[in-house]
Amino acid sequence: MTGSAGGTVPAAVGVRGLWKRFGDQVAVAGIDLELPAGQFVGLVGPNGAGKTTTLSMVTGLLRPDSGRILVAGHDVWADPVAVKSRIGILPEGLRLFERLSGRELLAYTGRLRGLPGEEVDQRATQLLDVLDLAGAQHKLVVDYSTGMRKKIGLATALLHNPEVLFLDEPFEGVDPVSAQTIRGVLERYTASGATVVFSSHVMELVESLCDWVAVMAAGRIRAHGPLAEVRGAAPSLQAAFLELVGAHGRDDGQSLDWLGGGAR
Ligand SMILES: Nc1ncnc2c1ncn2[C@@H]1O[C@H](COP(=O)(O)OP(=O)(O)OP(=O)(O)O)[C@@H](O)[C@H]1O
Repeated sequence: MTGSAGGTVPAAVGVRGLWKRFGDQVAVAGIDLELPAGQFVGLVGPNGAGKTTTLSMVTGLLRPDSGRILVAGHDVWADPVAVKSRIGILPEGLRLFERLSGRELLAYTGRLRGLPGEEVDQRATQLLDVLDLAGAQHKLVVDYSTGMRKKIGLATALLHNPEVLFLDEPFEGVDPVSAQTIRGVLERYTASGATVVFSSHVMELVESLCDWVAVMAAGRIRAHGPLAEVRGAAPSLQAAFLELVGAHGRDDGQSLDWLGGGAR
């Protein structure tokens, strides 16, 4: 791996020949990919494309069948401790310690990350404030709403100031005001040279947030590069995406002639 994406920007993530099968099902079919550092990178694709499987392997949660992965210059499977200290993860279906309060969860995460107690307290207070969770900081996580869970999950992922942040559907269940706040936090974070890699189905969101996108379908990368390049001449990323994943001309419900219309 050269450590560069597009030749100019150093790579935050480099993947070579990555494969994962579940029985007969090929989830990830030998992908090569370099994600540029300091950018907002979107990983998009239809249901079952292999996004979550790819992100799980890249973040050291799922062992690949074959392939090599470098994150922030370190091999994920040969040097997992070096990688884990440099990344933050907000996974899909996030599991949290439900019987801790938001504040306790951050304190616990900070200590696990080896941060001094005072630093953890200070960072936790700031994150809780910015993410509008200060009022709920002493409430148990089990009593948090979906959006609040996303926000406290994001706070735990950011607490140690990682070089690369991986987010699986970070805006799901988050109200527009909180989404704007999260956006601001992430934009500030990437402006300082850090990298955000996030997967989403919401093309408008990807189009408005991302500098760089990779489009995945059926376990392969169909297109990757700066947003404008991937969008090409298409009127929107959504249109380019439908073209790339071969969704044009598909039956979009016309065959369901019994549905609606009052004929019951
Ligand atoms: N643990 C597993 N066991 C068996 N098959 C799996 C497993 N995890 C994923 N798969 C299969 O691998 C393929 C890719 O799944 P994956 O969850 O990575 O897709 P995705 O792009 O994240 O989809 P979505 O957008 O719906 O979340 C799918 O066909 C899925 O059924």
